[in-house]
Amino acid sequence: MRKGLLIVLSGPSGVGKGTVCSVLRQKMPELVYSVSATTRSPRQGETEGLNYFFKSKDQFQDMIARDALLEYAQYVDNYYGTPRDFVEKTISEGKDIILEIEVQGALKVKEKFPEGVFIFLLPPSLDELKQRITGRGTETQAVIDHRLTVAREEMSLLRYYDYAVINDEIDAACHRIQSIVTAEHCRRERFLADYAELQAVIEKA
Ligand SMILES: Nc1ncnc2c1ncn2[C@@H]1O[C@H](COP(=O)(O)OP(=O)(O)OP(=O)(O)O)[C@@H](O)[C@H]1O
Ligand SMILES: Nc1nc2c(ncn2[C@@H]2O[C@H](COP(=O)(O)O)[C@@H](O)[C@H]2O)c(=O)[nH]1
Repeated sequence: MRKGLLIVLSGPSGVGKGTVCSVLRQKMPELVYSVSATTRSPRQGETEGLNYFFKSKDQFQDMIARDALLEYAQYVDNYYGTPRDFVEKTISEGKDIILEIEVQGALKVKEKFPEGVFIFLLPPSLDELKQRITGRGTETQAVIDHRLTVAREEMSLLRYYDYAVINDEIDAACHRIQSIVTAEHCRRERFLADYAELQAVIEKA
């Protein structure tokens, strides 16, 4: 069976990854969403198993020791990681999966899955990024400042990604990501065309 696409969506805190992903999930119900593990405390309205698997530090370290994480990273004051089995099972069933993760983790995924599709979500400006993360109202000013400092480092690693998508408007950003996914499927068809008749023509050329 053909493997599904492993899509990684990164970008600085507050750029709108979570917002874009939740709209994408409505527009592309066939796209599977990877739920991460984290040591961060739940925000108001967040649900165990839906937004994150919330873990203690000991539980998270146990996941690392069991090699249960495809990647993990320490981001600001907490650990975040992608459960391995779910990702591997999903792509082996031919389904596309999206990981919404920060840059250090994304680069680790790239080492293991260079065939993945790496998308960086950018803000229209740094001022807008500050307004979004502040306006969300979920972090203290100290954490916001730390996240904005990390954001500058993260944006300097944009060159390792396959695509940059500016999140100016949510629907427009989603449309760009949908176009990338469609294009990546078409790109893979070059290698996967499995109609004997077509293959014979392609090989002769
Ligand atoms: N295109 C947009 N235009 C205006 N506001 C937006 C847009 N996209 C997201 N937002 C708003 O920006 C804030 C941050 O968005 P969101 O929580 O999705 O960011 P994030 O990248 O997932 O952040 P984090 O990495 O910290 O989890 C939210 O209040 C959201 O409503
Ligand atoms: N390396 C990983 N980064 C992850 C994962 N899950 C989420 N994240 C990223 O962490 C920051 C902070 O998230 P927040 O929910 O506390 O705002 C953000 O950039 C997320 O994308 C993961 O499994 N691995």
